Amino acid sequence: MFTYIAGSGAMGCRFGYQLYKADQEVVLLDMWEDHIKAIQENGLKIIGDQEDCVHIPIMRPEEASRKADLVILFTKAMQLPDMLEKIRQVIDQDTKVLCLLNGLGHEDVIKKYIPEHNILMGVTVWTAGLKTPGTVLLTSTGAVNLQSIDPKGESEALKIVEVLNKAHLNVTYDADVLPSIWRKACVNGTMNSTCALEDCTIGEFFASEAGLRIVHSIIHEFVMVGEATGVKLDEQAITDYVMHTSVVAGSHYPSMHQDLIQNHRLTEIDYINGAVAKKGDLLNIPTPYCHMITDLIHAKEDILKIRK
Ligand SMILES: NC(=O)C1=CN([C@@H]2O[C@H](COP(=O)(O)OP(=O)(O)OC[C@H]3O[C@@H](n4cnc5c(N)ncnc54)[C@H](OP(=O)(O)O)[C@@H]3O)[C@@H](O)[C@H]2O)C=CC1
Ligand SMILES: CC(C)(CO)C(=O)C(=O)O
Repeated sequence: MFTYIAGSGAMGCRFGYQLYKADQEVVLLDMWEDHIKAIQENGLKIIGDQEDCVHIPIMRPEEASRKADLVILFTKAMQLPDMLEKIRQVIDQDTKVLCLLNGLGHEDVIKKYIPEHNILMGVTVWTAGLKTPGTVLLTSTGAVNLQSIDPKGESEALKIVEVLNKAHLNVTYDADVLPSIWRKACVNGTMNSTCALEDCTIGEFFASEAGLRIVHSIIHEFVMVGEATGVKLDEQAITDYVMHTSVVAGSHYPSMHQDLIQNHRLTEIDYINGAVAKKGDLLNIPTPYCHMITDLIHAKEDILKIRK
């Protein structure tokens, strides 16, 4: 199965690396020149649980010409439309497109480019970190849940699950993946923006009583809005999951802290708390916490002069 990884930052490199090691034909696509050059000249360096260096092909998306059997999308959410535009030439009527980005609402973007029976939506708890151009930190293990958004695509999706599992990606076909996507969005929605705004680790934020009140209010807003859109969500179970994650990842600065505070890069806020605020408005469900948090993150992006 010939696969492109569309967006080869930290996570794209992880999935590309694991597929490459499982003897799959895989090409990384990215637009960051220094990263492309580093991998083309010195190979993709893996550090962390194991050390390795592989000469995996990487190019800019507009340079790709071979038709893909599978495209795995791993851009940041705001880069998704641009990436889908740039890879039009490698997609034909049989190309499957798997989206594993964090956040909500990506299927609405992807449907503008890809027929529904070829779209797979999923969620992953694998992690990765880009240390320098061409070097990615891989620690610990993870899993993926995915589903074809059109039941007609299920048998083809099961073949993809099989291939990804040859690369030890721990993939499960999920007959109803949306609750898992929303649950992960709740994790990101309670930790990423808050820790970026407070400039603290997850453990520090969750140790604060006031912080916890904010966490519970955000979860409640996500659950109200998710349920109103037809997604089955159990507020207590999600709260337990978020609390458990806050302990496991307690010493971490979430990726939004890394993007905004450490690297002055744009955030995915519009696809996490911002997406819930927007859906809430359309459904007449009040989401004051999600609105406030989204505005505060955007204000910080303005203050740092990184928002156009
Ligand atoms: N990292 C993680 O552990 C996890 C991430 N996710 C999700 O996966 C998706 C991809 O995330 P992730 O792989 O972490 O994203 P990264 O930030 O590592 O990479 C995303 C893109 O950002 C650009 N980029 C990254 N760093 C730099 C830099 N220093 N300078 C210039 N450009 C840079 C590159 O895009 P370009 O080609 O435009 O230059 C790259 O393809 C997101 O939706 C994220 O929320 C999901 C689970 C875990
Ligand atoms: C660490 C964690 C779980 C916090 O939301 C994460 O997914 C991130 O940093 O983006």
